[in-house]
Amino acid sequence: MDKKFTITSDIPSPAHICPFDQACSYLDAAGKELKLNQGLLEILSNPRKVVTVSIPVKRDNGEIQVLAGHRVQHCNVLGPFKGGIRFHPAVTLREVSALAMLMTWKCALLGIPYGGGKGGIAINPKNYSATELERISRRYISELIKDIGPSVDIPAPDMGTSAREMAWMMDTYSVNMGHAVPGVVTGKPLSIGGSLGREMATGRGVMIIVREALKNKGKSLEGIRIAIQGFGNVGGAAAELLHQAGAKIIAVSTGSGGVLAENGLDIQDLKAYQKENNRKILGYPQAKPISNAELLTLPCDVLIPAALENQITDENVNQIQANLIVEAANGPVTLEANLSLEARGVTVLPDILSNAGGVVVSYLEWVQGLSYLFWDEQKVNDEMESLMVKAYLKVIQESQNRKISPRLAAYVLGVGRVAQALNDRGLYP
Ligand SMILES: NC(=O)C1=CN([C@@H]2O[C@H](COP(=O)(O)OP(=O)(O)OC[C@H]3O[C@@H](n4cnc5c(N)ncnc54)[C@H](O)[C@@H]3O)[C@@H](O)[C@H]2O)C=CC1
Ligand SMILES: O=C(O)CCC(=O)C(=O)O
Repeated sequence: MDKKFTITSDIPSPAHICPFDQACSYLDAAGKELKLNQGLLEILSNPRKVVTVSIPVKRDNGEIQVLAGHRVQHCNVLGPFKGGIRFHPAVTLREVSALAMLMTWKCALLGIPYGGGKGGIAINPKNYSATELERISRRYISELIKDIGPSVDIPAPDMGTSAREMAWMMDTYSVNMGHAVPGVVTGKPLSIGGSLGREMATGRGVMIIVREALKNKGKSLEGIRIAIQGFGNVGGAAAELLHQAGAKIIAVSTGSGGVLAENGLDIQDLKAYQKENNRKILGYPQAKPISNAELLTLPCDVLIPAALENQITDENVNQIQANLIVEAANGPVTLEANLSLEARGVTVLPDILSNAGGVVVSYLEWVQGLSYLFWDEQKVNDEMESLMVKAYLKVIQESQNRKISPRLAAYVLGVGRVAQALNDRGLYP
C-alpha cells in the first residue's frame, strides 16, 4: 500500500552514512511522493558518466606522485553538467557521485538550465605548493578535455579550490582549443570573464535563506545568535554578511577548531587575524577556543554547517540546541539525524536550496560571458536574490501543501522538474 510520508518520517533511514546511498534515499523518498515509475528512478539514481583519470605530478622535491582525479556527470537533461571541483583528502568517487546528484536537483529547483556534475581530487591542498597545485589543476583538465566544455560540462570552485584554480583550468582548456574559452569554467577571476558577486555568492545566498526563514517565523536577523562551522569561502562570506545584517555570530570554526564569543564576533577583525596568521583563527585574542564538536552543540538560534558532509549525525543530534539549521555545506546532516531533528520540530533547510547562491551566480557569470556583457554587482546580487527567494517560497509552499519536510519538498520540486523534462524529451518510454 502506498504509505503517505509524514513530516517526521518522510525519509527512510538506513543505518549507514555513505553520501551516495543517502542521496539515493532522498531521491527514492521524492520518487515515492511524486509516484514516479521505478524505471525512471533507476535512470535518475545512476550518473550518466563517471570519469577517473590519473594525474602524475612532479613534486617540487623531484618525487613523482600519481593522484586520482574524478569527474562525475550525473544528469544533463536540462542543460550542461554543472558543479564544483573539490580538493580535499576525504574525496572519494562515491562522495563525488553524491555531490553530482545533488547538483542536478539544486539546478532544477532553482530553475537554471543546467544538469549536475562534480569533480574532486583526494589531496590536502595545504600540503602542496602553489606551483604543484597549478600542475595538478592543469593535468586534471588536460585529462578531462574531451569531457568538458561551455555547453557540455562547466566546473566551478568547491572546497579547497578558488578563482585561482579556475583560471589555470580555463587557461589549459583554452590553450588546447587555440582560443580563449571563458565559458568552460565559472568562479573565474574578473580579469578573464569572472562575475562580480561570485566570490560572496554562496554565503550571500545562505544569508538570504536565513533571513527569509526568520521572516517566516515573524523574526528579523537583528540580534539572532548564529554558530557557523567552516570559515572558508562559504562560511566566511555568510558570517560577514549575516554580521553586517545585524546578527550575532557567536562562534565559527575551521578544520583545526573554532572560536567563541558570547557577545558576538567582529567578523572583519577575525578575517584580518586569519589572513595574518596563515589562515588560522585559533589564538584569536577576542574569543575563547572551542572544538568543532562543541560548536555544533552550542546554545544558539541558528546553526550553519558550512564545511563537510556528515557533521550532524545520530551521535550528536540530541545535543543540537539550535532550532533552525541552514545547510550551507553539501550533506552536513545525515539521514538519521535529519529524522530526529524533524521529530523534535527543528527546521532544517536543505543544501540544495540553502547553498544554491553559488551556482546561481555561476549561471549569471556564464550568461554574461555568452552574451559578451558585464553586469554591475548590484544587478548580479539582485538577480540571485530574486531566484533564491522564489525557490525558498516554493519549497515552503510545497512543504505545506504536501505536509512534508522542507528537505523532501525541495527534492520533490527538483526531482519532479527533471523527471518531467525526461518524459517530455522522450528519453524515457
Ligand atoms: N564554494 C562554493 O561556491 C560552494 C560550496 N559549497 C559547499 O560548501 C562547503 C564549504 O565549501 P567552501 O567554503 O567552498 O570550502 P573552503 O575550502 O573555502 O572552506 C572550507 C572550510 O571548512 C573548514 N573545514 C574543513 N574540514 C573541516 C572539519 N572537519 N570540521 C570543520 N571545519 C572544517 C576549513 O578549515 C574551511 O574553513 C562544502 O560542502 C561545499 O561543497 C556549496 C555550494 C557552493
Ligand atoms: O558554481 C557552481 O557551478 C557549482 C557550485 C557547487 O559546486 C555547489 O553548489 O555545490
